[in-house]
Amino acid sequence: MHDEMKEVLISEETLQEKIKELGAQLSNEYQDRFPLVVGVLKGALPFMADLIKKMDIHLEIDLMAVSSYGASTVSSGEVKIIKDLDTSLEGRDIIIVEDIIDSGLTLSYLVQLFKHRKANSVKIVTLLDKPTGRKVDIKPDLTGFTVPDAFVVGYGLDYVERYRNLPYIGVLKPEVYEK
Ligand SMILES: O=P(O)(O)OC[C@H]1O[C@H](OP(=O)(O)OP(=O)(O)O)[C@H](O)[C@@H]1O
Ligand code: HPA
Repeated sequence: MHDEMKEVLISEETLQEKIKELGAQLSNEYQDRFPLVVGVLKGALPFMADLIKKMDIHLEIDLMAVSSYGASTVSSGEVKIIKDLDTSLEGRDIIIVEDIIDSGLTLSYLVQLFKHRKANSVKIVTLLDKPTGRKVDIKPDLTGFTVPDAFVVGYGLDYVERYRNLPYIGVLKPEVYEK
């Protein structure tokens, strides 16, 4: 797996340091508010698992699965709900946890949906932001790292379902896409 990587963009150690900072920031901000932390599957799974362990407050978690990429590296533009939340959002303070904002289509869809479901507040926390990919105007409230205009994999992010289990973020060698 590691020999298929052109470069490591963000090491495991750097990721973990940043997640500790983000967790501390969120703990401060949401003290006594019992937020609902919503992970967007599948990509956000490793980030969410590590982030909530760095949040030293009472919180609730729920998971939603959506997909807009299918087997491609280009967004289809259509967001499909594969698994919905189990929790009512009415009056809740929501923290959406994402692995990456690229075109912004997934998150703009979710923010609208959660407001429609009468959430009290909706905050976006993303591990990675790729501003060059943006198709809709949406900005995260908290970002781990800004990444360049390249297709990145690892730590939740996949290429055709592979590489999600890498502990770092990297860029694949071009020949991997030609297989
Ligand atoms: O800003 P966007 O262009 O919408 O891209 C971001 C979304 O794309 C990826 O999910 P994907 O649809 O590939 O599903 P996955 O998390 O199961 O891999 C990623 O996990 C984000 O949810
Ligand atoms: O760069 C990316 N890598 C993996 N999945 C993604 N989904 C949106 N952008 C990306």
